[in-house]
Amino acid sequence: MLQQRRKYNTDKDFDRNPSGANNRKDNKPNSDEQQKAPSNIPKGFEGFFDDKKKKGTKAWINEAAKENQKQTSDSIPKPPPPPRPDNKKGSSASGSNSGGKPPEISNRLLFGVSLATLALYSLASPPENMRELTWQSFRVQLLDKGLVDHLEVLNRNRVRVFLRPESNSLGVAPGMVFYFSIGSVDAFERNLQKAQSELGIPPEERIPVAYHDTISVLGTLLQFAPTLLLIGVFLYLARKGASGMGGGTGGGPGGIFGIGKSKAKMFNHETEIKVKFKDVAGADEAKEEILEFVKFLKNPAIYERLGASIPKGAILSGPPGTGKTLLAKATAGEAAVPFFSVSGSEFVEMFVGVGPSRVRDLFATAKKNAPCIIFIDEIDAIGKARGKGGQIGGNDERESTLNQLLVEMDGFDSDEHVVVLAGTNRPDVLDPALLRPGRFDRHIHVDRPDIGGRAQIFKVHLRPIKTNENMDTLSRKLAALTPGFSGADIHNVCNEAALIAARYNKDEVTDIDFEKAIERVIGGMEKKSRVLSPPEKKTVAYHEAGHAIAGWNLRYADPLLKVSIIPRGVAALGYAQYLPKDQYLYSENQLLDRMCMALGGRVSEQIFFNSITTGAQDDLQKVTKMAYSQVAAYGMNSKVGPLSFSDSQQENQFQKPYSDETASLIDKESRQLVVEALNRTVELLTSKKDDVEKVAKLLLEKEVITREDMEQLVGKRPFADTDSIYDEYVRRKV
Ligand SMILES: Nc1ncnc2c1ncn2[C@@H]1O[C@H](COP(=O)(O)OP(=O)(O)OP(=O)(O)O)[C@@H](O)[C@H]1O
Ligand SMILES: [Zn+2]
Repeated sequence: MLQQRRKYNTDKDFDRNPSGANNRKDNKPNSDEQQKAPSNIPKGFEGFFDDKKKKGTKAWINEAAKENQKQTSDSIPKPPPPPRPDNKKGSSASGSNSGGKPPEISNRLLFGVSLATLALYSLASPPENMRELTWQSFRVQLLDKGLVDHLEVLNRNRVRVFLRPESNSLGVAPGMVFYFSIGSVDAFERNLQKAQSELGIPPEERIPVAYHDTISVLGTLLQFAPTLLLIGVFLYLARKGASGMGGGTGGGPGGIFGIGKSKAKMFNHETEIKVKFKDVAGADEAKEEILEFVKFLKNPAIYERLGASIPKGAILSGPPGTGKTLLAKATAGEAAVPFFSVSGSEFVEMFVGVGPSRVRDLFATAKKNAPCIIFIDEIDAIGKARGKGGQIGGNDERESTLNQLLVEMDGFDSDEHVVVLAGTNRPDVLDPALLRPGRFDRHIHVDRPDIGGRAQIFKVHLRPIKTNENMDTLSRKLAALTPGFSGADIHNVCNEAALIAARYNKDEVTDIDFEKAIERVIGGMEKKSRVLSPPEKKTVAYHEAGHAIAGWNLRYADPLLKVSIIPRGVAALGYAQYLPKDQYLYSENQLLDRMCMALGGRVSEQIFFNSITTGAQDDLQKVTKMAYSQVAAYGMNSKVGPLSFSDSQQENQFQKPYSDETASLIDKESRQLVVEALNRTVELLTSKKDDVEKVAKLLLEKEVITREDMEQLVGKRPFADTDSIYDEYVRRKV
């Protein structure tokens, strides 16, 4: 979630934004769309347009209508005649009343509306110096170069980029306005956070994002303009007696412009869905749970004969890229039924009423193609709990879309043989109504793969890669090197490795290419340009060496894979890569070892330089958190007792569930715990001072050292028994 999210509800509020790098003059209209005199206003209308704009649009429209009726000839330039209406009799709508017959009111109205619509669209027409970006080009050209001051999300589908003042001197043409479109706010926030983490921007310096819905009169009118236009066209067609419109809610080719039609992509099981369960590696539990749907779709009679009603849907939750979409598709592949895939954000458009009608259309089409599977990705885009927080504007549309979804799910019986699967990263925000029996009553969690799962996923994605290595060994080794990676990350690594190999014109992808690819995915692009001063580099080397030697000599520390002092991103100067065990329970001793390892860097700085730097802040935060959790959450402290106040970790600082006395006891005991860990680490590293020195020197020389280097330098790690995972997956490389 973005930390510095600010909400600006009105145009005015936004102008008050002190950090705004926009060079707007104060009383100019807010957005650039409104600043520029539109170029496609009919000739002679410019003055009219300018004049009226100041009075507010509503007034202006009324006046436009009046003006049109009066036809006086004062200072207002004469509008050109409107397009000739189709029906022959009322032809003299605007100009000469000389025809005798008074013009029909409806015609005048029609003209007024057209005029208003035209003008509104002109208002929205982009200025010339506007540049539309893709996310990728935004990232490469602006974000990565540090040119972005802040962002403004407009109506949840477009983002306007505000650049830092100094960007002009860096080659960006002055006055250039950049935009890019987004699929959903959630996805955008995720990408932005990810990008900033990759760049190493610390949380407190993240780029501020403002959220800005057009709720001004103009905005509302702009929102309604297309609807008005549509209604107009609809009525027009209806009056003309358009006969080819049968076929209901757009199941057939009907439906005006297909706007209310669902955007779902249909994949035909015979030709298009090649994915089967065997392509979804790991995720065995999830596959097992979803197997029930496969059986049902394949042979519903077995269930129906016994009177069982099959669940209608399941929510697949889990972090991004863990294969939720893949799993849903594989379910369709296994059951050999069609697959309809749609993203939650695609339902909601700025047009009122489109969302619900798309939902209706989706289910109608699905029923026609039953048995089949509907997959709604990012269901949180429409399925967020209703009526929470007093947001204004636009939400009604999302709510009615959600309501329609609920209605549809209630409305079909399980004997219609449609299964609805939905994917989300945020199951916690979903409206409880969605999860009720008869709707998405199954909840399948797909987590990041463990080391075995990763090895299997590597095997899948290594299949098309040309390499001479043994597949089994390679996947196991790569799995060991990629703790925390999702399936999508792994796919990315394989592809990136092939790209790297291609760059060097190799005939096959080798070990080194994979390692480079992993590094790239882990740390963002190597920032070669960022050079540390020699004393800084030395400090970083001793700091990292301290971590490494501490970990090497602590039984419960995670096995070390690699230490590096090549700076990554903006913030991390050095890093050590460990192989976390797939472990969920920690004993006190294990936690103590972890604290000591985290303190190793700082202690080493203290021993060798007798001073400490700011570089250890992150380590200290980790240690502090661990200490407080042991005392206040895990009940591991004898004085505080076996109590758990894990809520106290959360934001709500004002309602601590314990007395002030307990609070100070918790503080005291936590501090004591850290001090003990610190003393233990000082003792350990003092006794291993020579080893730290050796490692630091080698680091300064090579910048990156591996576990093998460590073994040569200081001997084998004394706890081979606890390192079994590493041994199993890497050492078996025979
Ligand atoms: N278990 C897996 N086995 C093989 N490949 C996987 C697996 N998980 C993910 N992938 C790869 O990652 C890609 C992206 O996965 P997918 O789109 O299914 O993730 P998702 O969980 O739906 O992500 P999001 O939450 O971002 O929509 C897949 O196309 C596939 O290449
Ligand atoms: Zn450190």
